[in-house]
Amino acid sequence: MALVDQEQMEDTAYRLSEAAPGDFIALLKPRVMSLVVFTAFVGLAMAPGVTNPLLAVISIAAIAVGAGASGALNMWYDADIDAVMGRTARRPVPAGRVTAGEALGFGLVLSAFSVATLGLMANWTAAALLAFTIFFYAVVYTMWLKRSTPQNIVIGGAAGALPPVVGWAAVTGTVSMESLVLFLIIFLWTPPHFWALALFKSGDYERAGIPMLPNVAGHAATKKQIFIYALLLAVSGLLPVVAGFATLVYGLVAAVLGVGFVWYSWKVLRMPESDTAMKPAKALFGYSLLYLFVLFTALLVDRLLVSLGLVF
Ligand code: HEM
Ligand SMILES: CC(C)=CCC/C(C)=C/CC/C(C)=C/COP(=O)(O)OP(=O)(O)O
Repeated sequence: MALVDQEQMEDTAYRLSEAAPGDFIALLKPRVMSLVVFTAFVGLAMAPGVTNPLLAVISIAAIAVGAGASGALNMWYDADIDAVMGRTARRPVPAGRVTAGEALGFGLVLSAFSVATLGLMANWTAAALLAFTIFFYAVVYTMWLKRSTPQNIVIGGAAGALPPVVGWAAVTGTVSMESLVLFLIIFLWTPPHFWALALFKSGDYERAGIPMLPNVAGHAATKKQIFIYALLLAVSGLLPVVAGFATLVYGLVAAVLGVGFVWYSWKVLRMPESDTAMKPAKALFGYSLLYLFVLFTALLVDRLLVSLGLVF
């Protein structure tokens, strides 16, 4: 909390605010978490065995609430740095519409509720994985790594990669090679996804004193790292075929998407330092979102085609 007016934070922390319901929804980071929840759903849908549809809905709802809860805990802890970044200054806590105490309480209650629901309704392996994911994002990434190392999002990205593992475990009660392949894809996807944004928002992070790679190692080094991760990601996108849980139909889509990712990253690598508009970095950030959504949709469609006997 070093960068905010400490007195003002203490003053607002424990009184009740006049927040609108929409402010509490905003604490859940709904747009980001929608893709997180979608990847969890794909993990659940790819798992072997017939799932009771009601149990599937409850499991996904519990994961969604847990993901949102971790967003609220992140916004509670990060209120000081969010206040000084243009992109985040209007969030409920730094804008003063929700108190820090309310955000913390909301995040903790929803975390406990989501983990307990998943444990009681599905199984305790999945619940433990959900608890670990929330802990990793809220404590390991937000409280520790984010402010201390430029590798923050590489290591912290493990949290964002876990939801399909949780979804799979909700059905099977186990962690499998297949769900770890899905983990690996998102793990390798996260650095280029985030560093593309960090390139064109590096001023924000500089002001907030956060050691993101572009501020610490410079733009040239970040662009190289993005390109390396893009190559690794393009290859890892093919692993579901190699591991035998997707067909060549998925493989074709993954190959095209992977070439696209490398192409967009190449454009970023070739972007001159003098390019202040940074259109290639903005394009790569947008493409990263499309990539993950379409890749995971392709896995679902591929599985559907196999179950209909249309593809072998
Ligand atoms: C440590 C890992 C990650 C970091 C540091 C990160 C960072 C960010 C940031 C800073 C934004 C801009 C957010 C905003 O201002 O609204 C963003 C957007 C987004 N991220 Fe990530 N992200 C990470 C992982 C993920 C994961 C795992 C997913 C989903 C699987 C994801 C999905 C999204 C989506 C959908 C958006 C766009 C939200 C919008 O429409 O505004 N991110 N990410
Ligand atoms: C099931 C479950 C618990 C899922 C959690 C998944 C997870 C860790 C997603 C991380 C996504 C995210 C918004 C990172 C933002 O980084 P940031 O917090 O540094 O971004 P900001 O500057 O926008 O706050």
